Amino acid sequence: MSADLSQKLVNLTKLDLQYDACGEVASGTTPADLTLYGSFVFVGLPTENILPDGVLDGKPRLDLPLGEGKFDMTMGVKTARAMKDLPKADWVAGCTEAAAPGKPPLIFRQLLDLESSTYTYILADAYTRDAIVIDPVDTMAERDAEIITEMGLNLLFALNTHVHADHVNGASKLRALFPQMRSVISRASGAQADVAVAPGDSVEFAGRSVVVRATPGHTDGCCSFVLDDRSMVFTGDALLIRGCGRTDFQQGNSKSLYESVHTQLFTLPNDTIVYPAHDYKGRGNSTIGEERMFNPRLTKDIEEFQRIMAGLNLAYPKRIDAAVPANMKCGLYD
Ligand SMILES: N[C@@H](CCC(=O)N[C@@H](CSS)C(=O)NCC(=O)O)C(=O)O
Repeated sequence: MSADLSQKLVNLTKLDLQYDACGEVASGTTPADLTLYGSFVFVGLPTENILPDGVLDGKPRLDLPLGEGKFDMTMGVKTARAMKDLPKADWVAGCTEAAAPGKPPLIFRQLLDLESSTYTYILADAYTRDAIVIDPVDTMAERDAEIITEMGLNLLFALNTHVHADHVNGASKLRALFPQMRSVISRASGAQADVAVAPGDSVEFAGRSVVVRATPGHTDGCCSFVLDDRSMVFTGDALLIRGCGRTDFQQGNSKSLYESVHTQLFTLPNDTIVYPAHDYKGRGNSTIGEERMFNPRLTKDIEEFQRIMAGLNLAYPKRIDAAVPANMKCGLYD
């Protein structure tokens, strides 16, 4: 496939942009195989916009923020089959997040396991394709692997925010498919993994990284991962959307959870996006500012919080007896 449709526009002032895509596509390719993508860099503006997926023969309207400055565009066409063959330097496929100043753009995906309401996250350096996965689920490993392969990602690490009680983590299954991948969990968890991390450690994937913060309380080994530019935090079960992880097993401690959230998470910028390990009401993300304002548990004082947590009366997770022992061997069990 020849799909180099790159073009550059500089000093663009009219943002109601239309374009015609053209190029050669391998025979047998159907329109459903094709996705239009592109990246938009405003020189002099603190933003980058990425085209949403579109169709090849469409003329998508781009609603971009107006402003002064140069506008630099690259654009292309990919097929699921041929993406890996495209020259990486010329295109940025799959990006949904702005590049932090001085950092490569980020590929970011939030994936849901409907059975356990668990969110799994894939993050990658869009230029090198080096990638990490956060909180993979064993039963969803094939789905994750398909996305990783299609996107041409090089999976380096499977990070776990903690020893989960409701599902077995996907590290072993993913490692079988991506032998270079290494499992990661906090040293404080006491679990076995390829890499044990401590607060302040960074897990790097080419030009991007996440930094470990200790957020015990739901379990004593819980940690959160803060993206290098602090635009995102992966909070595991410490901070959920308008809630938090339960504290009634696995060395759970409500005082410790309250302190973790207030000292390690609520001190992040208000616009840091919160990506939890679960949501049971279909909400995908929140922000630190929202949770500081609206979280019905964590906005209370510590005594009230402890009373709330002691009175939750939740049923035990159905898979806890199998999940905890398996997750104590994070990625290392058969
Ligand atoms: N019904 C689920 C378990 C639901 C549950 O207990 N969720 C945990 C996180 S997974 S251990 C939790 O902390 N919930 C807090 C809350 O307020 O809901 C199952 O059977 O697996």
